[in-house]
Amino acid sequence: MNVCLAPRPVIFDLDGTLIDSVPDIHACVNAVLRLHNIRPLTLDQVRGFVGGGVDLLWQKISGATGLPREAHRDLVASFMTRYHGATNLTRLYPHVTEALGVLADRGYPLGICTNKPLGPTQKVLDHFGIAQLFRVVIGGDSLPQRKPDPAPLRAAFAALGADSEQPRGVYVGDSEFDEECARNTGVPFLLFTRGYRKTPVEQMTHQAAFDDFATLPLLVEEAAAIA
Ligand SMILES: O=C(O)COP(=O)(O)O
Ligand SMILES: [Mg+2]
Repeated sequence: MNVCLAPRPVIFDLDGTLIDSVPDIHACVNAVLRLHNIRPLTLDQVRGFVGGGVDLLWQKISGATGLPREAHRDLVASFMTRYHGATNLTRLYPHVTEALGVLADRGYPLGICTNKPLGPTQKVLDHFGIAQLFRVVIGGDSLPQRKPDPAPLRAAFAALGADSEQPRGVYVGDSEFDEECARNTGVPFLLFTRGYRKTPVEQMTHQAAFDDFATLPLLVEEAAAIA
């Protein structure tokens, strides 16, 4: 009997995985700090704070700059008005569009699970003309939980028809948050090494690591075979 299995879902992280967005995040952060007469942060500092969503970003910024805890809500609100359409300095990593196209053509259901809020996520996907490739997009404010909690990733898999408790498929991301989330969800993790991780690649758990999206379709095929 010839059994033909449908390709399993492939879910992607966004910041530091499909897009290099830190230059825009950095510019928005410094615009807010300027209003409070705080010295600008460097690109490296801001890159080191990205990964856990906007709330954690501003907790880390406040810790580094001494901004008072009471200012948190206003800082986040002021940041979000700037962040919403901030795409000018953001770039897709090389070969991302081609790799997504290949996977979509091969029938893999594609999704996004990011800690970036949904508004800026949808804006940037539209900006790069790739929004229509994803059948589900879960943002950092879509659920009460955020990565590394498995709930958002489970929700993304469930929306693509996978079992929500024991999904089969692959997660592709760049950070420790993604690594832990994949582990908590029980799916293989493909690590993009040019993103915002702080831990050496060899100290992270992954099914495979890659630095060029041209190699991703083959890695997905291999990982999906065991997922
Ligand atoms: O916005 C963040 O802090 C991280 O976003 P990501 O989950 O797409 O890496
Ligand atoms: Mg990321």
